[in-house]
Amino acid sequence: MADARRVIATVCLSGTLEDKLVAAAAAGFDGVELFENDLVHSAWSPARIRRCCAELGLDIDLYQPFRDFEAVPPDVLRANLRRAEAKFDVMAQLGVDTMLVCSSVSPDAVDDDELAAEQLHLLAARAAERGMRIAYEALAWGRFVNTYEHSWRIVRRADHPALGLCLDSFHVLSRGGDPSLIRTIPGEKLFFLQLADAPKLDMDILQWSRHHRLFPGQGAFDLRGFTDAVLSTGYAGPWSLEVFNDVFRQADPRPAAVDAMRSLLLLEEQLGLPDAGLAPAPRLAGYAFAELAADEVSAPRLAAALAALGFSRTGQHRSKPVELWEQGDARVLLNRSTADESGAEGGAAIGALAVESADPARSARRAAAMLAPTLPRTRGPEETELSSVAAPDGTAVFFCRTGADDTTSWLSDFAATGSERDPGTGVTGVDHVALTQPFDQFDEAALFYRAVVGLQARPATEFAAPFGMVRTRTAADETGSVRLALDGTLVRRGQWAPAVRHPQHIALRTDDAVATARAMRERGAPILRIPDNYYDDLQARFDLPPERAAALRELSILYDRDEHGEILHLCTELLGSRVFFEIVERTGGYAGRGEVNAPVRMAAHRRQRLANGGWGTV
Ligand SMILES: O=C(O)c1ccc(O)c(O)c1
Ligand SMILES: [Mg+2]
Repeated sequence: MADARRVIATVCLSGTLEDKLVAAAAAGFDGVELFENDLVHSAWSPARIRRCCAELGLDIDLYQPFRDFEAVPPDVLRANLRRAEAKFDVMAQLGVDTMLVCSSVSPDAVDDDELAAEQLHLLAARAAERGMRIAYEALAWGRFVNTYEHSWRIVRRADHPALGLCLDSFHVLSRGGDPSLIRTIPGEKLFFLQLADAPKLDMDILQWSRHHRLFPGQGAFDLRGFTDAVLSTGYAGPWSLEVFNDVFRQADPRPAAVDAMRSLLLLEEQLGLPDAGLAPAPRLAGYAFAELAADEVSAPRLAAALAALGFSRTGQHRSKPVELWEQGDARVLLNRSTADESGAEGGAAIGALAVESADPARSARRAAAMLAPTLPRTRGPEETELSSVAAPDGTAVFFCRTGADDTTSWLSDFAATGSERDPGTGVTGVDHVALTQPFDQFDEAALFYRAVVGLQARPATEFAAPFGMVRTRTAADETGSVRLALDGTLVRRGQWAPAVRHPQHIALRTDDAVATARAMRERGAPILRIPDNYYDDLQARFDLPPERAAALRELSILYDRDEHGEILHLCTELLGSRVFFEIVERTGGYAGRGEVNAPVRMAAHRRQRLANGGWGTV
């Protein structure tokens, strides 16, 4: 099945039909499911749409939806057949041979499988006269037919060669259906396969389906198990994405179509289908570096903060205004040539992440195969060939091998400063990097880091923060050496809430948060002050030994505990518009990142901004 046709429903994408077709073709799809509304709203004739698709290299694999057809009284049937004939005329002009009929939700329908089968047989016979066929789909909210098992019973009973099933993963998995029975259906009776993922939500299924579907790999469904069952039937038809999603419906269709294609490539890889020239993701071994982009206002502040946190400026890039700062295995690049958005506080952002890859060249090949945009790079003479790709929010992602000999290691691009190494404050490395995602790119980003970098994502969680609900998703490689946190708002952020304009942070690891915090404080590091109310509540919840409780309070250390262990963490103030550092001690395999403490941290950052006279003085 290496040559499955990759198809996308026009309903997945934003814009007019023309926008959608161009985006689908550019992302490499072989065909589209044409949604009736996209056709009806288009000024192009069906013949012109057909020509346009042909020019773009797209087939039209399905016409849909045809609703409320089966199990109706004779007069309604007559009207439905007339309606169907009109659609067959359109399909003939479009050059499409399969029409999707979804199970009825009509009050006219009756609960009578015999009648449904008879009428679908009639419809299939009419379709067959024109060389067309009918794919019958059980909507999860169909009035009488709402499981694939039921639709299959009816299709079997109707027994017409031009009548088969459309299986849609959403309708099966949203109801907790058992996909293993799919294995008993003959492949030639499966006419069409629609794939959609979704987050786990306990809500009305129709609303869930119409607003929250996701591309495979972005949600919580077992698409792999589902597709595996479908493949076992010998199904050889298209793999079509059918995703109704409020965000994708209003996002730029070009990256959305690429995101969609990436989801299929990842699914194919998970199923072990040989295709797409995909090199498996090489093993990762931690962060090589994180790069901060700073301007002339924020750079001195960041440099001073790094020094106070115990970092040493160990290197200077040979051709660019970039400094290397190190402590333990933590490496931070301070790039003084690029500013984020400026302001009184200065612009600062995490511009790049670099992960240690066992095979950087293979990582880069895989990233390209996973459609990650390659970033242009200016390279000085004798500098290392370091290529990077752009994550959806523009963050550059590098694949490096720091330990390689000097000609291939990025470190050789830096001249040693030769200054004496600071003994430090106990920071041993990078624990994680947290990136706040633009609202429209949250799900795309999670899939990007899975597919392109090879991280595994954990399910999203959410919490209430001072400026709105926040959802967060962590991703890590198999060994937990590269941890990434993605945060985003649950609804698009409005004008209010300036104090949390996409902050990002680098979390540093220590084995002793109390000692590290004390050392940093002695050096005048800008540690974020946490109010007493937090510690009163902490004590009520955890009943910590008095000495420990006092140390946390004194040093503004945040605390949490799970069934595995504890986390002690503290943060710096915001350094420039949107960057801060966190210092993290984990004990006993604590799995999270202290998300429960994010709201108190956000409120404290807000107070800091107001005190510093930064923007957001509402
Ligand atoms: O939401 C719907 O009505 C709808 C229509 C057609 C489909 O294929 C589907 O899965 C859902
Ligand atoms: Mg469907």
